[in-house]
Amino acid sequence: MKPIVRAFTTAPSIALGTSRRPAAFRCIDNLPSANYRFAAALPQRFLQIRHPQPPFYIRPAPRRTMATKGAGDVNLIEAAKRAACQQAVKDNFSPSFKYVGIGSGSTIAYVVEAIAALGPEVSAGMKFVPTGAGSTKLIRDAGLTVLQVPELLVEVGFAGPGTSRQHLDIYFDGADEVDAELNCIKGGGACLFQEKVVSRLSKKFICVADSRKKADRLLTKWAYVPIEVSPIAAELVRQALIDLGSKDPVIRFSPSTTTYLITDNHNYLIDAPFPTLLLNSQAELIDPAKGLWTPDALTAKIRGILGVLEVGIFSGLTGPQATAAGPDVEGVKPVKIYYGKPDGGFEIQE
Ligand SMILES: O=C[C@H](O)[C@H](O)[C@H](O)COP(=O)(O)O
Repeated sequence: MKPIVRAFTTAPSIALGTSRRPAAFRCIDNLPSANYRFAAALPQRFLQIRHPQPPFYIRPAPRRTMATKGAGDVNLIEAAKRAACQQAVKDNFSPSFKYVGIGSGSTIAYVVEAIAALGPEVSAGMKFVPTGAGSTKLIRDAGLTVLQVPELLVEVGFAGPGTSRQHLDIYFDGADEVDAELNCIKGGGACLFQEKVVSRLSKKFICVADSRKKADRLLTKWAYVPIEVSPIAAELVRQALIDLGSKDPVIRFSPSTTTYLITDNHNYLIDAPFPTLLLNSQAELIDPAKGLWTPDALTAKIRGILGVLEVGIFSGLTGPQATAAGPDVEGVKPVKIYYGKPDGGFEIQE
């Protein structure tokens, strides 16, 4: 055990000037003794806490690998996302719906925009179930009615064992990466647990994304699996992930608050890199010693670690498949993906 504050005086120095700061710092033990400006910005609890080796890691999440180049690219990507979302709403939204799930991120904003554009004559009687603070604001700002999950569950009640839990007519959301069998990675924007709850409560999940998110297998372009964990067990989970073969999992850092990112559910996130995953249809190739996991197998394994609330892999059954299998069966995988393409068009994968 050693006090973390001592680490500020003993470790090799790295640059933490404003220019390099976002990408540079890795581990609190690597902070140079001179960097008291940064140390002073840390909450007292981090400076006083005693911690066994290895120390807490405190650095930004691995970078997304899909950076855009310039304003022109950004405009094209946004136009493509809007086109995909408009088509997704056109194909899948019905005035008969009562409850609609709205996910998180930048792409979903275009779904809300397209629904709001249908006018109050279509949406006034509906309730929109958000997946976090951001989507709550999005729904509200669009003039639509918000219904949080706990209130939804009170409103629909519980009709007893064996009855359906899929109360939402549909759920729209984005993704960070999608494989050839529609399994997704989500949570890059720090929302995943509420998203999984809402997906679980929905009859079907329609995913919207731009075409950079499309991959043959998960963890091809996207670097890590986001995992929501209890803060008290975060280091324990991190060590278990290393045991499982994750290379350098990190507790996600929030540059704006200069401490760990806190989710909407008051937890931490761990971003855990793993080798590119198999498809679920390749289960016979699973080999943990070689780092070969299917999305389902890796999710189940990580979920089993004490302190893990949820894993940002949405795989397994779709909503309709879960309906067919019975009320206790989870179905969180999308039934369809609408990808916006760089030429402004869209592509559907199902
Ligand atoms: O945590 C965030 C959610 O899972 C998002 O749906 C996901 O990160 C995609 O976000 P975006 O639409 O901004 O790419």
